[in-house]
Amino acid sequence: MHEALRTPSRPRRTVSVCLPARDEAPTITAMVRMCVDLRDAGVVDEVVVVDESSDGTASLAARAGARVHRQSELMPEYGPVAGKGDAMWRALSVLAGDIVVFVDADTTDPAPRLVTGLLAPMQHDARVRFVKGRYRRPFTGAGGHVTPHGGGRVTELTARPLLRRCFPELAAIRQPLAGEIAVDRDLLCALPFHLDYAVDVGLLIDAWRTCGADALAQGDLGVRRNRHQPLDALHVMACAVTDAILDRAAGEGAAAAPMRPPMAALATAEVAA
Ligand SMILES: O=c1ccn([C@@H]2O[C@H](COP(=O)(O)OP(=O)(O)O[C@H]3O[C@H](CO)[C@@H](O)[C@H](O)[C@H]3O)[C@@H](O)[C@H]2O)c(=O)[nH]1
Ligand SMILES: O=C(O)[C@H](O)COP(=O)(O)O
Repeated sequence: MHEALRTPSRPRRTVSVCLPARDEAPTITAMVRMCVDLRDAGVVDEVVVVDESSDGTASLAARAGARVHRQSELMPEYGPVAGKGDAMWRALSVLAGDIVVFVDADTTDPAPRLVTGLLAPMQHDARVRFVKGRYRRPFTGAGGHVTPHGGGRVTELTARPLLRRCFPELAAIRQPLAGEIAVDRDLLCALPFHLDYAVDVGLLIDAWRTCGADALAQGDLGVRRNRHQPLDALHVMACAVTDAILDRAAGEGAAAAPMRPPMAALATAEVAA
């Protein structure tokens, strides 16, 4: 455990790092090694990959030192895994840390800052319970041409304009769709999860509504390069993000899209049964 995660007023807080992965063989080894080095240095306590791949990602991750779970084998009673958000939700059932860090598995040049930059705001301010990664996103186009600030098309053209309009208090969040987050486990278990790519903006708005602005922070992760999805896939993502934001703007927490309930509600239901 990193010394800075201890404060005189707070007991030791453990950290789980979790990478949801679907066919990330080209990048998973370097990503896991970076996280495992942090584990060996005592900065984090466990490195877990939740995987649903057919390209050998799972065995590469295990070889690099991660504990690997197959997404579809986590909470199988909920049926087939419906997307990234569903995988994150099911992952909570096997993550032990007091703080849960999610990072995407497709970053092409992983640096420790990807994780330490998320933990830093919690170290500096005990009120912080939800940290969003903030970074510059280059866009690598056809032929390898790089536009230094060109990445994040759904972020810039859908998520940020809608947040600015519907939730102006969140307009300053630079990367509202970032998959890189560090969150108090208790908070994460109290929030519902979208099943798909809407999960990240949904958690952001719900964390802010639950805890207020003082509990939110952005962690400076530098530059992040990743694989780009084609426009038709981003159309689907943009629709999911639009629905998640507008559903919340329309009614007090009302969400039309299917969501997993707060993990903590399951525990309560089991006790009641
Ligand atoms: O069904 C899925 C889809 C993705 N992933 C993994 O989730 C991570 C992020 O997915 P990716 O397809 O790389 O997302 P992007 O296209 O880069 O989308 C960005 O924007 C999304 C919308 O907010 C976020 O959910 C993502 O984390 C963020 O990286 C990667 O490790 C994927 O392998 C899964 O495990 N299951
Ligand atoms: O976050 C986003 O906006 C999407 O993941 C798209 O990112 P890209 O434009 O860098 O591919």
